[in-house]
Amino acid sequence: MNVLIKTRTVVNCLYNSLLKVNNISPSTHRHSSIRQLQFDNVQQTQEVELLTSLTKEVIDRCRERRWKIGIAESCTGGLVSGSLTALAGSSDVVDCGFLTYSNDAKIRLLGVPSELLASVGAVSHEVALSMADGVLNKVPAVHLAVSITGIAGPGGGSDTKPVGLVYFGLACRGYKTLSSKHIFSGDRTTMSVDDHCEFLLPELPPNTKPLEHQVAGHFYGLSKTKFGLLQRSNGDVLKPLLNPPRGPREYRFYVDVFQNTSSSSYSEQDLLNIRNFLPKYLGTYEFKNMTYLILENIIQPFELPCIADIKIGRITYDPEADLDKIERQAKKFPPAAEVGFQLLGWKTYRQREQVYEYHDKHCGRTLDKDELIHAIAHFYGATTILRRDVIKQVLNRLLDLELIMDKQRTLLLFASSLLIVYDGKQSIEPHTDVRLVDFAHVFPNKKHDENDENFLFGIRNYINYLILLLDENYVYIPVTKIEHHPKKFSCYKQSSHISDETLTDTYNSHGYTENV
Ligand SMILES: O=P(O)(O)O[C@@H]1[C@@H](OP(=O)(O)O)[C@H](OP(=O)(O)O)[C@H](O)[C@H](OP(=O)(O)O)[C@H]1OP(=O)(O)O
Ligand SMILES: Nc1ncnc2c1ncn2[C@@H]1O[C@H](COP(=O)(O)OP(=O)(O)O)[C@@H](O)[C@H]1O
Repeated sequence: MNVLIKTRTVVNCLYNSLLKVNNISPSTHRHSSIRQLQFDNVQQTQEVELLTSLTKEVIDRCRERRWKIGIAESCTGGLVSGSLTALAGSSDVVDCGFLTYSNDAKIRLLGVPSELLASVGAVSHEVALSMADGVLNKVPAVHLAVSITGIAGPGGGSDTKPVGLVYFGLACRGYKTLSSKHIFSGDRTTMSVDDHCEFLLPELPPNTKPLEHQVAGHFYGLSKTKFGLLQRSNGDVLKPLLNPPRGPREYRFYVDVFQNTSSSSYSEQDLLNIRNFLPKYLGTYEFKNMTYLILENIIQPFELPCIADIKIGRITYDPEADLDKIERQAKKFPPAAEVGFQLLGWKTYRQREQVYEYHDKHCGRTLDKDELIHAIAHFYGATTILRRDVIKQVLNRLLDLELIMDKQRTLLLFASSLLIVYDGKQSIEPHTDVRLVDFAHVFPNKKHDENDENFLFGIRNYINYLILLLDENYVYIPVTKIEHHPKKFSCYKQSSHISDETLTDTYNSHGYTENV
């Protein structure tokens, strides 16, 4: 097995993980060359150059964050540590390397459970995870740990674990530990790397980065497809089109609303009325076989944006959903049948401590009906001071939207969200915005004499909650599930693209707090 390629892959994993946890855009030029080379058969010299450039990138990124790296190696026998330390000046970043070639060394030095080794074997996802976690457990100074365990050959392979099979582990404090499987094959000069690597990210279009302040939906690098919302340097949002029929449906809807096409299935007046509630549609953009919608960034005018994504509707699947989808959606948040909405994510600014606090859909879905009102109050600042001035403005806008939706007869909005934004900065006049987003499940209403009862039920209920909050007698009761697990970020540096899985994990086990 070509050790150089193995080493590069480890370093590449480290590099991608840094982008993931730091919301850092890679330098596009270098990134594209990395991508290009990644699955090609390349010459050793190119490999060395690539390895050097990746290594430098990793070291530089960690240095920026003042992070220390720890490495746990098995089959590479110290090569990864070697390539990282070969770089002049890496000593302030590389903390330690464990060469744990034998099972016994993995147990002794990294605390890998012997039962685990006995049950799944040293070359496995589980052991890679345990090795990476072991580094963090053993060395408090280390922030980011990578592990590698594999079958180097020429002997030692089997049908289920062939020569060339390698697992990588990647552990970062406060985040879920990930593992990745690679099968390396070929001879020393002709190598192929299978692309089953969780850490590889789609190439970012020039001058873009993952969307700042995103609170729900597909996060870049972390959704199933790894594609997610981005922002351009001028702030415009790029939303990747989901697979058909969803993506094209959403695209069609934006075009109908903003270009008022006569062929539309919806009434022209209905589209015109709702237009004011959508982010402006600014066209499409193509990059590397992906089409993006270009949308107005509605967060941009805010200094300290506090954002909530509220999915509206008792039913969040469309008329074409199959039974599986219906079942999955219905199970996610059973109270939705009663309240008609769900909190998919909210980010709020805590005046006193001057930090952001973020809660995701997993948190939203743990709430019961009685807790919901306090969770909503939490978004409007209840932990410090309930922003009734903000609530009043939001309420007025929601009432306008409700009126439009009550009058219209041609639209059915399934699984769309209200995006509510206000400025966490204390000012004399509250600054707010309310929009609708996510139109992957918009359908024409075949019954022209009916409105969208499913949507109206949800928005009216949310409105009712806001009215309750305006009542002087309302008293905020902290919800343990929310208060005990805050994810806090200092004002401007929210790491906004953390995976659903990662968030669940941090939420459940760590109560992650980061002040970068
Ligand atoms: O559970 P699933 O499989 O229905 O996944 C949902 C997605 O459905 P899909 O897999 O594309 O059919 C679903 O996509 P759609 O909205 O149905 O296009 C959402 O992304 C949903 O996330 P959330 O409930 O909006 O936070 C996704 O839910 P999560 O699994 O992320 O909770
Ligand atoms: N136009 C926009 N401006 C600013 N943020 C946006 C905009 N559209 C979406 N977002 C952010 O992205 C998240 C997901 O958006 P959504 O359209 O629902 O994407 P998805 O289809 O991936 O679920 C929202 O919760 C919000 O945080």
